[in-house]
Amino acid sequence: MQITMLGTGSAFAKRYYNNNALIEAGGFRLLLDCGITLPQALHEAGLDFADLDGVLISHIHGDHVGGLEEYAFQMLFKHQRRPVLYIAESLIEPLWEHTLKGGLTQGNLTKLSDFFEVRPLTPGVTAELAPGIQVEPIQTKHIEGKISYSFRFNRRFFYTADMVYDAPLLDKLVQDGVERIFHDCQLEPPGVVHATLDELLQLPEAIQQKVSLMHYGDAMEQHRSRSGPMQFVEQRKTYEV
Ligand SMILES: O=c1ccn([C@@H]2O[C@@H]3COP(=O)(O)O[C@H]3[C@H]2O)c(=O)[nH]1
Ligand SMILES: [Zn+2]
Ligand SMILES: [Zn+2]
Repeated sequence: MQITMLGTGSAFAKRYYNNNALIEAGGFRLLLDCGITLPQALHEAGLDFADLDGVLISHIHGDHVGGLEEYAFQMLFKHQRRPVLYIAESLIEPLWEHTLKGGLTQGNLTKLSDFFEVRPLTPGVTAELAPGIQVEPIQTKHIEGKISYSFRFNRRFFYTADMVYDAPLLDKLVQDGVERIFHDCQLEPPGVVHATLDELLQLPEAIQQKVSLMHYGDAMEQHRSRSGPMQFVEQRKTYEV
């Protein structure tokens, strides 16, 4: 399985696009989150929405779902079909009621399933999205009252949604066979809703070796020299995971 970050930036970054990814295996293309900047980032990667086989959503913040309206409209009006939407059950109602309903509703198109082929996922349960892409949503801590899911792919690759520092979870996942972690990273404290670089530097060395940093701010270059064994994920570079 391969992952290419279409963007690696934080919600407010201007030098990097939103932290959204393209996951590929056996010709299947899965978009992981679809933020405000995704339509432009996808275009610059030489792709069109019609080239995607579906989208997986982590949580409801603009840098993760703000591009879904365009995705739905382009697929409906240009390609006459509904994209596949993989989403944890608990996010279905809030995604429609609190984010998409206002822009998408028209005529007799009044619900999420009018625009997307919704495939609900159950937290803690592994689903096979395509040959070579198994995903388990794991609810992780981000903001009080806001449900957010990170993802374990193929039992060995952990991709964080936005999450606060949670060393016991990372330790448990590594004990359980995770070999590589892509982790969101706030460069300067206080973290509050994201793990900071300083916090991640407190992880045991053996775990840091597995961690790559994403969802970073515009000052990333100034922090390269203090990230220990952890590497910053590069936008548009493809990684085998
Ligand atoms: O209690 C809060 C809620 C939000 N925020 C900011 O808004 C951003 C929303 O997207 P994000 O989750 O990628 O990052 C968040 C933070 O940058 C914050 O600093 N404190
Ligand atoms: Zn975010
Ligand atoms: Zn967030």
